[in-house]
Amino acid sequence: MTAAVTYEPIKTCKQSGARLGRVHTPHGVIETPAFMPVGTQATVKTMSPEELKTMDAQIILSNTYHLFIRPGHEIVKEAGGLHKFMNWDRPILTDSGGFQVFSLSNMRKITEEGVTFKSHLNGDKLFLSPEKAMEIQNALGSDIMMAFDECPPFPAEYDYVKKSLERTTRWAERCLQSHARPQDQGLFAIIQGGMHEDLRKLSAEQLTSMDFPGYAIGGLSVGEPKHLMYEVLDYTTPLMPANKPRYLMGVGSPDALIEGAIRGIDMFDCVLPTRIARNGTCMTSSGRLVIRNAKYATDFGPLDAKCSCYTCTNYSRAYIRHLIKADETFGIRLTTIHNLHFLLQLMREVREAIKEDRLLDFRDTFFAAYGLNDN
Ligand SMILES: O=c1[nH]cnc2c(CCNCC3CCCCC3)c3[nH]c(NCc4cccs4)nc3cc12
Ligand SMILES: [Zn+2]
Repeated sequence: MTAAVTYEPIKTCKQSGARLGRVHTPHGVIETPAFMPVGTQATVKTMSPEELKTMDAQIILSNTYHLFIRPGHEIVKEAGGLHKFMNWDRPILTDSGGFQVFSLSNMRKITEEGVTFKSHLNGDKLFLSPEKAMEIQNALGSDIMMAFDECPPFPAEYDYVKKSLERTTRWAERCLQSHARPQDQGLFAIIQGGMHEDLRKLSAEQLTSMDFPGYAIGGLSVGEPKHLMYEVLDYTTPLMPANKPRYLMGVGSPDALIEGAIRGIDMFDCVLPTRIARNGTCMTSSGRLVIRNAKYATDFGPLDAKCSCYTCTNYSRAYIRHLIKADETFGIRLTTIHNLHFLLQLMREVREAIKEDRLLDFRDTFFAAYGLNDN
């Protein structure tokens, strides 16, 4: 049976553990390493699909938890699925909804069966389980679905992390069992194990023995120091099959994208570029720029002189600052266009550097200019 999602290795970087690849899906190919813009409620906030294509977003993410709560996955199914509903004909990845339950609704109860929680919208009592998460993602029709997992908090007791990863493995098995369309939708498992090398190994072994089309690394970017995240990646990515995509969940600051690519990560997602754009913070080649700062009131240059995006080509810092201060939606559109373009462009340069075996040099040059004041 042909798998819905396959990974084609292109090249490994001679300088590092980085690699070039292609992820083939029913809605097209993703050149990796790739950053995936987040479209929580079936839209990458303020962006049209045409604008996302112009900046060459190859795949977008959408959120099972939010779409389950509103408008409901049955409505999206009736619309013909998420691609049709949001007019996006390229690949879509949906998460299982589990992480949102753990991070959004505090009134929740976790059992072997699943998680009961209250809707953050209206307090309704809701239930998510591996089977329910698969039913919802099946209705949404995403190209890549994520298994239902538990992301342990940081820090967490060793025993808690061990019990949690073993339940995540049992939940992954239940996701596989209830996978209705393996030839149309890929299903990625999520490796847990906290910050413990032996537990990461245990989780990776348990999940890779079940042969998923792709694997994610979960449980990171949850408040641990960056060096600890990199340490976990150092010993976890080598445990993952080389012929399958590796997705590092929730990681997206520029330095973390580069460090993750160096350690063999292929796919990244992060709400950062779109979220900080909404309060006017912009990523530039010399670090973060807070446009509300008074010093930009008469600065008629672009956000970033080195950027070729629509925003930097046509508008000044002074104008964007004015729009953000005036709470004009167009201001948020301009900062979002720039931030998304910045990260997508960064990944294009990372792929170029891997092609030419100079990713470590690229990192040093980028960090020197970026001033490393990003968080
Ligand atoms: O173990 C995990 N299991 C499942 N999901 C995780 C996520 C969510 C990744 N983004 C999903 C997207 C799906 C489509 C819509 C938007 C989200 C994480 N995000 C972070 N850090 C960033 C964080 C963001 C917020 C708090 S921490 N660590 C994560 C760890 C896990
Ligand atoms: Zn720009």
